[in-house]
Amino acid sequence: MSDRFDFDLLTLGAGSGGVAASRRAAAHGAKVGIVEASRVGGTCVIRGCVPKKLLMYAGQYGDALREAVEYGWVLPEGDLPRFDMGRWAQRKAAEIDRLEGVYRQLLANSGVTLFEGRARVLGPHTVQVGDRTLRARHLLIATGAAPVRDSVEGIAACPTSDDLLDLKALPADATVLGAGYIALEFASMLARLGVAVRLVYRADLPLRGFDDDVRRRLAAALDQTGIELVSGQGVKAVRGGPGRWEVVLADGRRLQASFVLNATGRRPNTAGLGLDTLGIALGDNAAVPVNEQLQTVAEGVHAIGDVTDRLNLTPVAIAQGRALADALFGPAHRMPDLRQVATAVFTLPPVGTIGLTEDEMQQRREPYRVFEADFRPMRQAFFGGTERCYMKLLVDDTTDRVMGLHMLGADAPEIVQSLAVALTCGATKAQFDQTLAVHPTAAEEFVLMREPARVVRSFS
Ligand SMILES: Cc1cc2nc3c(=O)[nH]c(=O)nc-3n(C[C@H](O)[C@H](O)[C@H](O)COP(=O)(O)OP(=O)(O)OC[C@H]3O[C@@H](n4cnc5c(N)ncnc54)[C@H](O)[C@@H]3O)c2cc1C
Ligand SMILES: NC(=O)c1ccc[n+]([C@@H]2O[C@H](COP(=O)([O-])OP(=O)(O)OC[C@H]3O[C@@H](n4cnc5c(N)ncnc54)[C@H](O)[C@@H]3O)[C@@H](O)[C@H]2O)c1
Repeated sequence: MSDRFDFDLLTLGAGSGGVAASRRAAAHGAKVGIVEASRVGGTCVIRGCVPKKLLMYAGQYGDALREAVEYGWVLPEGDLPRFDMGRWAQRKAAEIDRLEGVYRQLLANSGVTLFEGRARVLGPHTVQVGDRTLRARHLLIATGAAPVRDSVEGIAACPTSDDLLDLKALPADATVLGAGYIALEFASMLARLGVAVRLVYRADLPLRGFDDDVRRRLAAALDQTGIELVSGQGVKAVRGGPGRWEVVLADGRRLQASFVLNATGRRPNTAGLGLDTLGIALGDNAAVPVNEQLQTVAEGVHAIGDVTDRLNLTPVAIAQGRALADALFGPAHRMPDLRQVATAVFTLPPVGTIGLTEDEMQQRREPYRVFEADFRPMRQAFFGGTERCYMKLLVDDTTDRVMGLHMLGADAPEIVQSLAVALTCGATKAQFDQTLAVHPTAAEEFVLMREPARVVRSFS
């Protein structure tokens, strides 16, 4: 490193991607600094994946208690125990503190220097944090994203997932706006925790971009758990304030709610970052445009993760961060392939998916076979439960390669994670058929589907 620079690499944002990139760069011998405006760990650890999943676990205990009775457990007389959000919040805060400590330690052990404060780019190689000016050969923009607050008139005042995860008590009812990952996961969890939930969305089905057969069944499953689905409805405005909200729908209807969750999307944290001083013009949704090597138009400036608004998932940000550090300071690197990334939606029941949807298979205009299983799992059947499990494989009819794998049902994220290895290796349907089942499991259905539900040779 020349004396002109304080660091070889200065990372803006200590979230999933920024921490991974910084630690890997330091392991390659680079002198690395990282700037964090809020808490170390970023969205995933502090206000995303981790606390979200901890709340989902809380929701599952309600089901477990109800099912336990059916399975022969004798619970104390009277009502089932109730959920106390305050107690969960206390434990959650302690766990997030612990994890933040782990992240800080990881940075320190790697020799990465942490600067606490908001970073602002002043020009090439130069960043201001508080009253310090830092100079680095390479800058890495990893500032993530935050909830959109201007999607609907009046929505800026509404709570977002950040606020919900910090509640000390649950509302009696909640109206959730949106039908993406966050809307569905939180609608689902709140409903299981005893909140009367209404989900308002513009399309006919929730979860745009996922396979339609999964979307249809997910809508039915949410309806079955008592969530009121208000589909095909835009939102004109939100009025009111804490405890007393009014949602004005596009058709003029007015819905009253004691809590409204703004789950209408997220936007990259680029406002006021000073990227204009580097000649970087922001793209759609204020994202930082990058090429396949994660380079911006500015020399020596890269960007990874949610701030690029491509595939906004933690493992993607981490893989990009590590690959980039390898490219800049290491002997070898391979940029992650984003064409086939497994993902899960932690609804109850959850969704797991990898590869193409049937709509995308249609767009390829190549013949394909569809294999499906739709059944009531053993665990539900035992007590007459209604929750179902749906699995779908999309197979290229010419090459026999499995192009898409979709599941809605208990443990879908865990099952799809394992099968993602097979799809990443280019597995064929014949190889699925050769695989012996683990019995009795739900996952075994994926290797037991013999007859296609349909063979598709015409395309709409
Ligand atoms: C509620 C919720 C649940 C989610 N669940 C999942 C899940 O289950 N699985 C999954 O894969 N993904 C999930 N995600 C998405 C996942 O959290 C993100 O994709 C991931 O955190 C992106 O990492 P990142 O490093 O790009 O950004 P972030 O983790 O957001 O980190 C960016 C960091 O930059 C900091 N920062 C911003 N501006 C500045 C500045 N000017 N100066 C200094 N620091 C700055 C921020 O404070 C933040 O700490 C979830 C997201 C949310 C909101
Ligand atoms: N399990 C996971 O991996 C997980 C969980 C949460 C978030 N995430 C990541 O975070 C990203 C952001 O999640 P998200 O749910 O905030 O965004 P999203 O883009 O997935 O969903 C936003 C929703 O809001 C709706 N919407 C947008 N503008 C609107 C308007 N003006 N009026 C009414 N509805 C409107 C959209 O139609 C969509 O249904 C996800 O795309 C995902 O990459 C991942």
